[in-house]
Amino acid sequence: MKQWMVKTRNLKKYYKQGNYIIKALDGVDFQAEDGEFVSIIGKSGSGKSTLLYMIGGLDIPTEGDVFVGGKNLAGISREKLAVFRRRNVGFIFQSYNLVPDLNVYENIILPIELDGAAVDEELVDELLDSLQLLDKKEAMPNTLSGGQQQRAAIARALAIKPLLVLADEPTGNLDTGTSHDVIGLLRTMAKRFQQTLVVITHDQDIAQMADRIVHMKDGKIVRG
Ligand SMILES: Nc1ncnc2c1ncn2[C@@H]1O[C@H](COP(=O)(O)OP(=O)(O)OP(=O)(O)O)[C@@H](O)[C@H]1O
Repeated sequence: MKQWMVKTRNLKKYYKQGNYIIKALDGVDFQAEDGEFVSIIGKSGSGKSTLLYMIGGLDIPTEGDVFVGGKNLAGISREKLAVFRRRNVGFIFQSYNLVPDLNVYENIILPIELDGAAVDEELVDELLDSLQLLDKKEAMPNTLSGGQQQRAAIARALAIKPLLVLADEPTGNLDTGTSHDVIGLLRTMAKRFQQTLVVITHDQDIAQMADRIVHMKDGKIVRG
């Protein structure tokens, strides 16, 4: 039997809003294999970000299970979840979230240092080189283009050697050409390091770059 890198079982996330309940996720069975690139598409409010947050251990489900690398995240404490996340999950968001007072290199090693782990300088240089940022190693974020900032955010996410790379609208602020380059790089890196890559996008062309497309609607997976 195949070992699923990520698997959710009957995953539910409900929010109480006044007198009624918002079913952000309403019984989701999602899975992604080791090294697989899956894109998630669906209308605004369909539950895409909520699913990504649950898979990445950023939030706790109302009901159901989330297995990542065989570990059930639903059963562990918030503290343990934070450690699991820091060590195993690389997040990339639409807003690059680089620390403005730190240069590219310092931004990249920040999560590693926060974890008290040793920096793999060779890997950092390899990432910078692959992401065409070697000459920007000492640059401050505000001197970089949007594409360069997003590539720096990708390097930061990958420098922790995550099992899982999760990206929420990573190209939302980029032009079409840059978007394709960024996703292409993300895909190449994920294949090289055997990482499972899950990308939320509104862009059909970006979605098509994945091995598989998952469609969400009203808190459910309707296709894929
Ligand atoms: N913290 C929260 N409190 C209350 N409702 C929430 C919360 N987070 C999400 N929701 C609701 O859950 C539903 C799913 O939201 P989610 O952000 O997952 O959708 P999405 O598909 O990612 O949307 P978008 O494409 O606009 O980012 C929406 O109706 C949203 O308003």
